[in-house]
Amino acid sequence: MQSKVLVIEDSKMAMNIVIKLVEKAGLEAVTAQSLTEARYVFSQAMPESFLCAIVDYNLPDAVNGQAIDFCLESILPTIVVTGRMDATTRNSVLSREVVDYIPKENAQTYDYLSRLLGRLERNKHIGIVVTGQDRRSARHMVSLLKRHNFNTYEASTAAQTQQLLRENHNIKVVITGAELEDQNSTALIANLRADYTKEQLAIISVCERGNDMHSARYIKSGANDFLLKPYCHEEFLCRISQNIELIEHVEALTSMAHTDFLTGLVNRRYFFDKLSAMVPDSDRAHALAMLDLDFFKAINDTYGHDAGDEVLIRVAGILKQQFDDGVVARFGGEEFVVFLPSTPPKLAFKRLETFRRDVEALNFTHAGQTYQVSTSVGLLTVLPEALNVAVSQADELLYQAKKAGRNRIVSDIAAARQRIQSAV
Ligand SMILES: Nc1nc2c(ncn2[C@@H]2O[C@H](COP(=O)(O)OP(=O)(O)OP(=O)(O)O)[C@@H](O)[C@H]2O)c(=O)[nH]1
Repeated sequence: MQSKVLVIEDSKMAMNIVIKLVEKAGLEAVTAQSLTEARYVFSQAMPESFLCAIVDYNLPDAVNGQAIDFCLESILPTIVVTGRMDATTRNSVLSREVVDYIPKENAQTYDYLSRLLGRLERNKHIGIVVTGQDRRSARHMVSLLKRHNFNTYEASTAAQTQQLLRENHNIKVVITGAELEDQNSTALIANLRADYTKEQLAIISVCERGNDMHSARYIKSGANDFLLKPYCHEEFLCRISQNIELIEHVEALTSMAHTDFLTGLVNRRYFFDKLSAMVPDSDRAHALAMLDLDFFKAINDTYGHDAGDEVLIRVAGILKQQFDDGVVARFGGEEFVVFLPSTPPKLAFKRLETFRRDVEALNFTHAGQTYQVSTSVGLLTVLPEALNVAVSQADELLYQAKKAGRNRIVSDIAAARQRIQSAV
């Protein structure tokens, strides 16, 4: 795990701010006040444990950015902080393969550093495809992207681009030049849009400055954004980051809309969305179970709502663990549903019985008192075509389990067997 950040800074005040930002990002700062000290502390540590380095451009024993060179030679993605804002310093910094440079200007720039640290960590899980015939330009972009920890892929044809997307689900961005070997980029953009929405895949077109018509054409064909050549290092990376952040916001909102906040299980809406596409599949024996905790109101009334929440969280934990090959949802209150794909009736029954017993064996304590819970289950092993009908049939079996005394499974297995026998 790359959890350390090498911070080389001689100003105490700046060092304290950076340490706080590093810690806020959940990382550990390894500090040095000079290049000499940095060489020593780095030699004592495991190089693979470092995510990056944050380096002051001007140090007492390295006045012209030599500490940057040390970090780059040590293969550390390097962020430079500098009090100097002149063009010579900026050019000197950006001529090296640094991640970015941050002027020590105000609180906003430190906020930028904080976001950059978070990005470097998250970028490790994001793929970007660079397409186009201009290999020199593509290699330059790949080099910039690699410094930011992105996983990069190169493609010179539309077919390769589409194959990379099919094979690598981490890809969130396609950067496309004007022409590919087998297609022009507007055709590629339009084809990609048929399969991926703007919220799933950002397409950024790179076009020559001075031809405004092109940028408009790309956007109309479905590109999220465009970049005019020649672009500067910072503009390129800011646009990539902004487009990725937008996708991440949408992903976070979608995940919140699908997830039950208390237990982390998916909710009723997502369950129906996901399964409507899967059920029915007449070749396979699926099983669907409705589960409901028994006398749960009494737990809330006796031990309080927080104790009730703890029961829900622990039961959900068992469900996640035992049925991770299926789909488990919290339907509401103390009611859950489990869908087990391709699971024969006897096996489904056995697995739910194990779950029922495991819940029964749980011990909860509140204010020195110990209590237990139990579940009733309605198990459906012959599923009708419509999912909502399957859910209401499983619910009816659950009702029978409650009526028969709770803490048990009632299934359709015997009834289904009888139906088959009388049909023979
Ligand atoms: N702690 C907690 N309680 C909840 C939550 N959602 C619903 N409940 C409570 O769950 C209880 C459900 O009670 P009932 O529907 O009467 O069911 P029961 O007491 O389990 O009785 P049976 O199902 O018939 O065995 C109610 O008291 C709800 O307030 C929640 O998120 N947290």
